[in-house]
Amino acid sequence: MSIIQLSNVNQYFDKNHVLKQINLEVEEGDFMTFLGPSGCGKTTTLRIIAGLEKPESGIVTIQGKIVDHGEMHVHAAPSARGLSLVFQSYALWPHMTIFDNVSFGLEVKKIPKAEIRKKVELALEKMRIRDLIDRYPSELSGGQQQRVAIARAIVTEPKILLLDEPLSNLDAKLRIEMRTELKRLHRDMKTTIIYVTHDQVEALTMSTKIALFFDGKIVQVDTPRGLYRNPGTLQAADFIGNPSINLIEARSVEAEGMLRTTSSLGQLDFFYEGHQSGEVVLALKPEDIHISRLPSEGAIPCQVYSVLPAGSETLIQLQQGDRGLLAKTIGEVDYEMDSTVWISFPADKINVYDKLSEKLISKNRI
Ligand SMILES: Nc1ncnc2c1ncn2[C@@H]1O[C@H](COP(=O)(O)OP(=O)(O)OP(=O)(O)O)[C@@H](O)[C@H]1O
Repeated sequence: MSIIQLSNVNQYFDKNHVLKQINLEVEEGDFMTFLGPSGCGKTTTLRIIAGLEKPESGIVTIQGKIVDHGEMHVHAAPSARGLSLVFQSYALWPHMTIFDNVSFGLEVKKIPKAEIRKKVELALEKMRIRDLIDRYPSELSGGQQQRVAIARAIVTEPKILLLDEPLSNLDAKLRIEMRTELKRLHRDMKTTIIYVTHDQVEALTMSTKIALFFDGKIVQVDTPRGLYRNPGTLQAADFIGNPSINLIEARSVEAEGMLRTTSSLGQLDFFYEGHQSGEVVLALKPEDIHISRLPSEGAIPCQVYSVLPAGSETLIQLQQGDRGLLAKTIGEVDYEMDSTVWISFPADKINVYDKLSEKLISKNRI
C-alpha cells in the first residue's frame, strides 16, 4: 500500500518552474532516496511532503488523507502529517542536555516522565549514544550530534521519517558508519524513510528504491540494482556511472530479430525493445572491462594511457585508436604506460541507447 502519493505536483519560485508534474508513490516501509544533481528539486519535493511548502498545483496524500490539494487550497500543517524531519544542520539546542534535546517532542505530548525516560534511552540506544545522555551538544563530535538529531526524530516513533542530506556535514569515515546505522535503523523500526542526497553511493547502499531527479522531474524510480544496471536514459547512465561510464557510438541494423551493432567494440548482437533510429550508443561500465596482458580470441588491443591506483581498486585509462576507455579493476595492478593490453567484456552487461531519443533499448537481465 502506498503511504505517500504525489499526483501531478508543480511548484514555482517566482516564474521558475522548479517541480514539473511530479508523480510518485512511496510504499509503506520503503527507504526511498531522492537522488539527483544540485538544484533539481529534491529538497523542494521533500519540503512539500513535510508541509513546509505549499505546492502550486497537484495533490499530496499521506496515509490515505489528502494533505495538499493545490487547486482546492487544502494544506495540512506539518504537525498534522505524522512525520519527523532531520536536516543537514542538526540544530540541537546548545543550552540543553542530550536528554532534554531528545525528550522535547515527548514533553509537549504530556507523556508521563518515567515513560519519557524509557523512550529517550531507547532512541539513544538505537543510535548507539546512550552514554552521552547527560552531556551538552558542544561536548559531542559532529557525528555524535547528528546521531542525537536522528534520535530526536525517531523518539516519537513516527511512521514516516524525512532526512535531507543528514550526513553531508560529516567526514568520509563517519558517513560510512552512519550509513550502516541508518540501514539498521530502517530494518529495526520498519519506518518509511525518504532520504535526499546527491551522493549516488549513499543512495545505492541504503535505499530500497531510488527516485532519480533531473531538472524538476522524476525520470526514473527503481531499485538501486535496477537503476545501476539499467539507467533508463543516457543522462541517467552518465550520472550513475562513477567513475564515468564508457559511451561508445555505434551503427545498428536489425538482424534476425536482434539488434546488430558495429562500433569500435566490433560487431555485437543485442535483444532489444522499442524504436531504434540506426544510430545507437553502447554504455559499458568500467568494472565490466577485463584487461589482459596477452592477446586472446575476440579481445581488443588498447594502449595504456595512465594507471591510477586508489588502494583497494585501480582505474586504468586506455586508448583504443583515437577513443579513450576507462576500466576499473579490484586491487592493485600496474601496467606500463603506452604498453599494449587486450580488453574483453561480457556483452550482456552493455546497455544500448537509441542516440536520437537517448532512451534505453537493450537492458541487462538482472
Ligand atoms: N525558497 C526559494 N526561493 C526561490 N528559489 C528556490 C527556493 N528554494 C529552492 N529554489 C530553487 O528551486 C530549485 C530546486 O531547489 P531544491 O533545493 O529543491 O534542489 P535540490 O535538488 O534539493 O538541490 P541541492 O542538492 O543543491 O539541495 C533550484 O533552482 C533552487 O534554486
